[in-house]
Amino acid sequence: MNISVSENIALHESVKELYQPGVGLTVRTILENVLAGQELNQADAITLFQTEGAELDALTACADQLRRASVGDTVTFVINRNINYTNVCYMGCRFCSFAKRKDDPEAEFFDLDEIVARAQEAWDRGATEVCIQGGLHPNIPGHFYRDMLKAIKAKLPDMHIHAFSPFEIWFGARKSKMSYAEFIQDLIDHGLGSMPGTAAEILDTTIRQQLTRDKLTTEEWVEIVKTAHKLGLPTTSTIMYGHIDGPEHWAAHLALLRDIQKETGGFTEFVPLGFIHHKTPLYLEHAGVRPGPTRLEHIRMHAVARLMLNGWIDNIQASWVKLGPELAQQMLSAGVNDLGGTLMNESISRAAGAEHGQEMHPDSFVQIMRNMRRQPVRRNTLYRHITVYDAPEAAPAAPRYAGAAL
Ligand SMILES: C[S@@+](CC[C@H](N)C(=O)[O-])C[C@H]1O[C@@H](n2cnc3c(N)ncnc32)[C@H](O)[C@@H]1O
Ligand SMILES: Nc1c(NC[C@H](O)[C@H](O)[C@H](O)CO)[nH]c(=O)[nH]c1=O
Ligand SMILES: N[C@@H](Cc1ccc(O)cc1)C(=O)O
Ligand code: SF4
Repeated sequence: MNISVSENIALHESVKELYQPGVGLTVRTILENVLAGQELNQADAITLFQTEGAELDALTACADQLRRASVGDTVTFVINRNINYTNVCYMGCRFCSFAKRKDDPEAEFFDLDEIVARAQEAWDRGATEVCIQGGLHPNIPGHFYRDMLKAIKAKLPDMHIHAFSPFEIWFGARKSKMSYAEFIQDLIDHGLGSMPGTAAEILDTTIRQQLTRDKLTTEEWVEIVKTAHKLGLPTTSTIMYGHIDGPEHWAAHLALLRDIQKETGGFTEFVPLGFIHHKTPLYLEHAGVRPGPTRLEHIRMHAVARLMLNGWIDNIQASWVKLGPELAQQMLSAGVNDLGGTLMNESISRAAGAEHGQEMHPDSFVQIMRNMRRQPVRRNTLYRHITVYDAPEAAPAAPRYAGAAL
């Protein structure tokens, strides 16, 4: 983002929360520097992850200001459907309650007809995207990933297929005895439109080893994502936070995503995914694991992400499945400009005990955005605007959610 000097001054002076009593010189200086166009470094991000009260208000006001300067007052969503084609998985990630063994009565595997029928139903309901992710089923042949794309595209050539996390790519490439580049290129040739940036969790070796014994390593995640970007395939980016992690991991994770983006430009958005703890082995069987992020941690994560990624990844998404609609709405005043997808089906968070339902109707998205006096826009997966709704009426200012008030 290029901000001219005069705009910098305007930006800076309008954030009056920076000069309230209770905002110490350290936090004020960090925020002033960011508003003046300086890159937020990891040490300062760690400081911001610890703010509360008036300092947290100043952080969210700064995130809100940067959001307005980079993407304006529109808030976007996408009409999509999740297709979790199998929950059979032997990786044993301790934070995951979605995965089942083959002989489990709840084990599921959708054949190609079922997958196409779900995509067709979604298309008939106005979806532009299917988001396809599943377990690493030991019996899946390497060509199954390509077969899913071919089957959907044969029936629905214009459906955007957002599919296969870097972990599924790692698995499919091994099964197919192909390099990551060969495997991804083959998927692109058969209609893959973009990849979810899940399986990122916390991009830190020590943390990953505690989450999953043989987790895809940080280096492998980075290599697969960069390979996709270099082949012209965009991906999203995520973090799963609020378990055994902390501010220093969050700051390093965001800095790594920013470095990748500087090299490839391939990330479309960043989505913080709060850990849903209720039914997970990680929480139930290990002492000292936190029950997901606190409300203030959610706010800080979205706000610091806006500051850290500013000018590089301009779309910061709040996940309503993880947060619920009220908290997702509050995130709109902490740097967020996107509320993700309608989803239609949701199994991963639900399996871990989340209770926010499986679908968000477009009218509900529009209502949430209007409540915050923001302009609702329906987008496609790659952020092209599809429907611009009527602007919210000029009315009393939107509620501001901030640290002290929560
Ligand atoms: C369930 S996996 C499906 C794709 C593939 N099996 C993989 O691991 O990449 C997708 C993502 O869901 C998220 N997830 C799983 N369990 C979760 C939980 N309890 N709370 C929050 N996010 C979770 C993780 O970020 C994970 O990478
Ligand atoms: N599918 C899930 C998402 N998806 C995020 C968006 O719906 C969309 O796929 C993305 O914005 C692409 O542009 N988010 C969740 O938290 N949980 C899901 O299951
Ligand atoms: N939000 C992710 C997809 C996702 C799917 C399931 C989850 O539990 C979390 C995230 C993306 O679109 O890139
Ligand atoms: S997160 Fe993915 S790889 Fe890990 S157990 Fe769950 S489904 Fe399997």
